[in-house]
Amino acid sequence: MATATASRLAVPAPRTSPHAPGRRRPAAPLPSAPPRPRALSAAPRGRVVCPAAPASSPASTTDAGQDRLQKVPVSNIRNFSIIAHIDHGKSTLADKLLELTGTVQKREMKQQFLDNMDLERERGITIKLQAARMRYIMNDEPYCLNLIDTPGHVDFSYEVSRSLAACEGALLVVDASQGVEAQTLANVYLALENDLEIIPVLNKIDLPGAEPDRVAQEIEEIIGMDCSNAIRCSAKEGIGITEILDAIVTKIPPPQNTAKSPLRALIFDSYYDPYRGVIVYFRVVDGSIKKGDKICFMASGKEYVADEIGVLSPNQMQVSELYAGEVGYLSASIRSVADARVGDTITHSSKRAECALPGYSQATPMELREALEKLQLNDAALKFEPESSSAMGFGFRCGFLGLLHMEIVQERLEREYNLNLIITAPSVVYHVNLADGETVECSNPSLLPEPGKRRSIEEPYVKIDMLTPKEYIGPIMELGQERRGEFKEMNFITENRASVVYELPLAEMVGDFFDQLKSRSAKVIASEALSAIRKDVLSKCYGGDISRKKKLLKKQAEGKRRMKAIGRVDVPQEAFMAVLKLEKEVL
Ligand SMILES: Nc1nc2c(ncn2[C@@H]2O[C@H](COP(=O)(O)OP(=O)(O)OP(=O)(O)O)[C@@H](O)[C@H]2O)c(=O)[nH]1
Repeated sequence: MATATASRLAVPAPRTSPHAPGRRRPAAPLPSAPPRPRALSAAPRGRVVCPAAPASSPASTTDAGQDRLQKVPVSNIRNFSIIAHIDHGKSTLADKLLELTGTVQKREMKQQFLDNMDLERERGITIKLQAARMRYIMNDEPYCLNLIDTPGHVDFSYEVSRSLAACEGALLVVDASQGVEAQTLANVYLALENDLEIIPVLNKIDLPGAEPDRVAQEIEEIIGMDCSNAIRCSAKEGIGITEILDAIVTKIPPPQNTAKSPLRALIFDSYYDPYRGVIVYFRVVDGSIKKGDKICFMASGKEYVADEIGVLSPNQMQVSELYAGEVGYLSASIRSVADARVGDTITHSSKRAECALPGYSQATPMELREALEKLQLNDAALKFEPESSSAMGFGFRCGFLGLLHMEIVQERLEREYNLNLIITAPSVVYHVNLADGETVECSNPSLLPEPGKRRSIEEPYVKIDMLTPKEYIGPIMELGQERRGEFKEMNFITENRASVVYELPLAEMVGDFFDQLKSRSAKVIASEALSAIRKDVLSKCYGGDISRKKKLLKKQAEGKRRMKAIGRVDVPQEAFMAVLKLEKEVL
């Protein structure tokens, strides 16, 4: 990465938003700092919004026996997401909402229904967003609540933004024993960009260390949102769940009733089913769609017949028609994910909408090195192109949203497609401005044009805002300096918590930056050293002569030496990953 140091420019370098790592911005003067959350206080959220009730939409089910599929007027539909920092309890709350509305019976409830990928359950984090339709009765009125679950980790903010664009409101879940964290803020920004009604929820009040009053005050101070009526809940114990459902009905506005307009439906997710092709999750924004309709994806221009449409309850249930405001899925024997990309608009082939819905912001992932073609099938954020290297042979250069995204993709490929992969160190793409005025992209020092031919090199920069308790300010600033960072500003948000803003090269972040950040500010609660596993060659010796034991051990040592000399050494993937997470001392 020799180019990295030589590449700060006369022309201001492209900058990258902290919440969308890797997004390269045009070489323009430094954008002004993102609006401080306090600015929100001018537009208080959490008010009761009840626009005049639009006319009802017609029936839309082939399975009238299912209560929750019964039609409701569009004024009784609520589309919402749950946004939170990782581990603050989104999935647990989502499960409780499903349980309390009878959407999923308690006995069917696997722990955390919405986190239904094995990998998600093992790691305890949400990776792919899911949608679920619930029926809720309030004051004898039936309501249809569509929940779109969102992932919480920093690497998945792209998916969060896609799901938020399909909603009118969001529950902002904050752990009452922790308070506002970095990802809480990032997600709030995304929700505000999408103009959502935000309902603050203080979770985990059952914990002895919960301080809901302090956290409510913190949200008011940091985000500028009125928290006097913030709902206090325990998703685990089921406390405050009815209040949340009531607030969803009273505070989140219903969708516009535009069922008579030409069809426009926004794709917010998709996945590849080996039997049915690409399954598309969408929100009908205008018009209606029914089974058998000839549809067109406006960006790709591809046409298909919708041979199945339905709702997610949370399992797929077929319906005959979906109307403006509703959320559902369709399958149309689509073989390529590229034909129906997330962010695209679905319309009717015969009666096209005039213009597509504003697309979702496309995150440009950071560059990494190698992976395989199938990766992209149900992960639209993943980019790849074929590449060959003299050391590793043929492979693919891939773009990921971050290290966690990379690990998840790798594990999914290994488990779901039975592949064996090696992933090499991440890198970023540099812009090389040539003397003849041309600009070329360069991601490998060996491909750098000769010094005489190049005028300047630009490298992507990120602006990061780190929220930290005050005792860690020193170590965090030290890390910023070590990573070629430029200190920008520091603000005390509360007496004990500060926001430290740095600008630093993306190349310094793609490796182990988050690990380093965590290790400088996290306490080790418990640790244990495990000795290496070896075959116990002494197991058959019952007492007896020590020389016999020595002989056996010597034989074992010789065997190992011989294995090293002639054996095939498998370098596990973890070794490659460990190299990416180098300790400071090693560097
Ligand atoms: N004591 C207590 N624990 C809770 C509560 N809600 C969630 N938890 C626990 O907090 C942990 C994280 O909860 P999740 O629901 O997986 O968090 P999440 O926000 O969905 O996390 P990601 O899916 O990774 O974004 C789990 O161990 C839950 O059991 C609560 O109200 N009280």
